[in-house]
Amino acid sequence: MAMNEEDLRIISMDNIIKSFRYWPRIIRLLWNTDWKKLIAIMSLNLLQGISPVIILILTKDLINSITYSWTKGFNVILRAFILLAVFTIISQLIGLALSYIESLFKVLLTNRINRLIMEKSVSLSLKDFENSDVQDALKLAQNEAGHRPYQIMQQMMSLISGIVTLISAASMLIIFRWWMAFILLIIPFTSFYSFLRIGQLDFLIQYNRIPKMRKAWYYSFLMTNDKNFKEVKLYQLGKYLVKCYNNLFRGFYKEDRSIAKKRLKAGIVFQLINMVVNVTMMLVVIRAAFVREIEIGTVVAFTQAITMTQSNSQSLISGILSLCQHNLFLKQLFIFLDLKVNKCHKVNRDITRIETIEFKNVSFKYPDNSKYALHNVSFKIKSGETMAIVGRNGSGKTTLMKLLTQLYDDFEGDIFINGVSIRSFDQEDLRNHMAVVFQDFVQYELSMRLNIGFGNVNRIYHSDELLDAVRSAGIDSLVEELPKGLDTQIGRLFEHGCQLSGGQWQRVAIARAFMRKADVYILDEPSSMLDPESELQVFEKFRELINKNIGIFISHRYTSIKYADHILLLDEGKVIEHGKHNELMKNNGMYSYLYNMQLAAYSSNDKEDEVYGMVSGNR
Ligand SMILES: Nc1ncnc2c1ncn2[C@@H]1O[C@H](COP(=O)(O)OP(=O)(O)OP(=O)(O)O)[C@@H](O)[C@H]1O
Repeated sequence: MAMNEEDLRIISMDNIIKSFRYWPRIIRLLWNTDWKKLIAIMSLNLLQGISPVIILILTKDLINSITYSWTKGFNVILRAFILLAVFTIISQLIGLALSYIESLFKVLLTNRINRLIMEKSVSLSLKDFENSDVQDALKLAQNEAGHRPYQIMQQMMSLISGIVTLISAASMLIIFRWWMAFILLIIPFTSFYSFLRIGQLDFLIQYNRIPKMRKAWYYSFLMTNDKNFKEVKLYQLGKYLVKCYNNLFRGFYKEDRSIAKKRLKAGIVFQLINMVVNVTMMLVVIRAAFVREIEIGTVVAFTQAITMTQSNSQSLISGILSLCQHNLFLKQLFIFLDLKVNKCHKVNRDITRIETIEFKNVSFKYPDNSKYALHNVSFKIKSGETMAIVGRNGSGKTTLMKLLTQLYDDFEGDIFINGVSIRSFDQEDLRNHMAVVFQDFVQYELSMRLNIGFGNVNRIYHSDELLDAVRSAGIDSLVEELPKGLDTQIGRLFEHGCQLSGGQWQRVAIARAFMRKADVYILDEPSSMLDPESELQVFEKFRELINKNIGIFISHRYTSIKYADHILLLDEGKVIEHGKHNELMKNNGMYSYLYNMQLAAYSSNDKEDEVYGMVSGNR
């Protein structure tokens, strides 16, 4: 696999060593998860580390006592046997207790990390969230969150118990032949570099794979999500999408196989070296027994000590290696958790009510987009007024609302709230005063209560307020018909869910906005899925609700906006016309052209006028 400079930098030795600097954080994370369980796990691991050598010594005593039973009597054998049996049982119990506590700890740890990731995700700005690098980091963090920190902990623990076993087993051998212990400890280090390299490569493959993995996830999402199902079925995209998914998977498999092969080859070489060393040392021990230097029980103890030292020093090395690899992955988790949350507000003024909104020469470019989505936009609106924003697709209408709601805050010019720059207010506080229905509103596959109550989470269980919002959105008869009223599950994803139509979902989203006692109500294409009658009701309610508040709506239906106090016509991010309907019609500009064109497109102009005359009460 060819590596570029960036790849080499990521997996350089220096970087791996640096990644150990996250250990204090990992330990803090483990400690904060459940320190009592952590201490218990550490203590049991230590005991587990010592127990093999104790068992070995007790076995040696038992065999030697059998050899000399004729001089010492059966009681000696019995005592040695009971000791061995009791300790074996204790060590088994230690193992069981350890796996019990570990299994609980693992669940707690995974949950803690997932929570951290979720909390971080929602704290990000929309700009960061839409960034594909951030999405990659998020995916990597999510992928690794479940198991890496726990593996690190397990690895650390088995290192502790491995070191204890190794020291005690090697000490037995040092007494016999010091050089045997030395060789056994040294040999695994010879494999260190090869396995480190393979581990680095493995990380690199996983790291570079993230964008493709997200794509694979997306293919599978397209095929398994109910919202896409109809279209996938209708256009018979299933086979094509499965093929795309498979192609990606085949690529992953090839890479994984090449790493597995490298590991296998290195494993065979080092296993052979180990076997030769092992056999040679066994011969030395057997020969010592043959010349009566050691007793038969000691032969058993030494041969086991050789195997133990060898396997422990080997697993010590592979433990260190996988720690390096886990570190590289975990670093990505911390990189995500450390992503800076953009907070440019220094002065946090309190806001009691939004009375006026003024855009002054506001221009804005999306990140990675050289073209201005908004250019020198200026307007002012005050309480009790409604403003309609119209314009072609992509003219910047939604972007305008994204700036007002501070989903993006790095715009040029300024937005004034009650005459004070929007940058002086806390974003959360400001949003508390606004209710928005975006074009791509969320369809929460939850109960009707939550779908509406999410507009004001503190009032979720105030059914009277929820029902008010339901009435305002004109879905009272729909809610009445639901089997459990407000507490009916809606959507198709979960059990007993009642599916709604597109327009009904939209009205639920509108009820959600009405649920909020806001000073500014923003509806982005509120009528896109509504039939004319529903649209009429919604607009009527909207105008009622606005009363002394500010109402902004974006629409493509010119006929439905003509009673707005301000009409803003945008084109390519610029305000090209601004005024009341009559004024704009008199101007004979783009607005009047578009209005007339749309009116002509309706099969019955009279009917249309009749319908919208009702909205204004001018019939
Ligand atoms: N998240 C984004 N990142 C980059 N560019 C974007 C993003 N969202 C919108 N744009 C671009 O900004 C411009 C304005 O988009 P916006 O969504 O504000 O248009 P709109 O007037 O609301 O359109 P529509 O009527 O289709 O809803 C478009 O050219 C669009 O491609």
